[in-house]
Amino acid sequence: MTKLSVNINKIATLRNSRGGNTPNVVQFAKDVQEFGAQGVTIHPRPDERHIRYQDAYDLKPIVYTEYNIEGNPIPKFVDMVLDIKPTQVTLVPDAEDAITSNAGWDTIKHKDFLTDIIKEFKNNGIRTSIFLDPEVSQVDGALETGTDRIELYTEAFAHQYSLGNKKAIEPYVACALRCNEVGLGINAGHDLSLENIKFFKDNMPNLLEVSIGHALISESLYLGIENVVNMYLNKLK
Ligand SMILES: CC(=O)[C@@H](O)[C@H](O)COP(=O)(O)O
Ligand SMILES: NCC(=O)COP(=O)(O)O
Repeated sequence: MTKLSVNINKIATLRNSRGGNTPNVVQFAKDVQEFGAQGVTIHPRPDERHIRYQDAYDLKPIVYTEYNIEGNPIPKFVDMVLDIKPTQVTLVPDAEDAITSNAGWDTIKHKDFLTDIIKEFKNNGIRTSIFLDPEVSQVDGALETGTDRIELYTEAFAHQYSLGNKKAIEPYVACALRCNEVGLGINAGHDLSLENIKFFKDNMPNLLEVSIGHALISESLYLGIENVVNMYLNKLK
């Protein structure tokens, strides 16, 4: 079985656009778990443009499934994760000004840095995952760092799949096979959606977890809008 961790960054984006507390990210996290999601993912960014560091603390007592905190391990982020002790930390090499995550780690170049930081998280009982482009050499590099898992960056797959190119799964399968061989856990995320998730899951041996946010929230709007428009119409009769 592959676990679904719902990324709630977009709920915070919407909340922040008005300055109040609607929609409420804590309530939303409670609800997605109630509806069956097996995890909650957040990705606080240094400018706190969506999830804020305070949200990470507020979510801690209510996330009873897997709590996954993603981000670039700058000192402020590392301190927060060590303080909160989520189920999993996913290390992502984001540039400060990136609109969204746009690349995985170079695990060979950053081996020493990653090894040290992973050791610290693991010593504190936090499972670790490293965000990676789908390259077997990067999986081998990740193994050297002592990480528990890797998260495959699925933007390239999602884009190619939307153009009809199913072969785009191949580098991901090659990485999954290597992970299975060497005992690394496999997560995946970025631009996964109702359109591509089944094909991805069916082709990836031992895919442990996917984190999905942007498409899942957009799809919730599309699939919920008819109901809500009708609820308003009923009240306006
Ligand atoms: C790590 C990753 O793939 C991202 O998808 C991320 O967690 C989403 O971040 P944004 O919500 O800031 O785009
Ligand atoms: N790790 C990926 C993630 O949390 C969600 O990415 P996206 O679905 O918002 O692209």
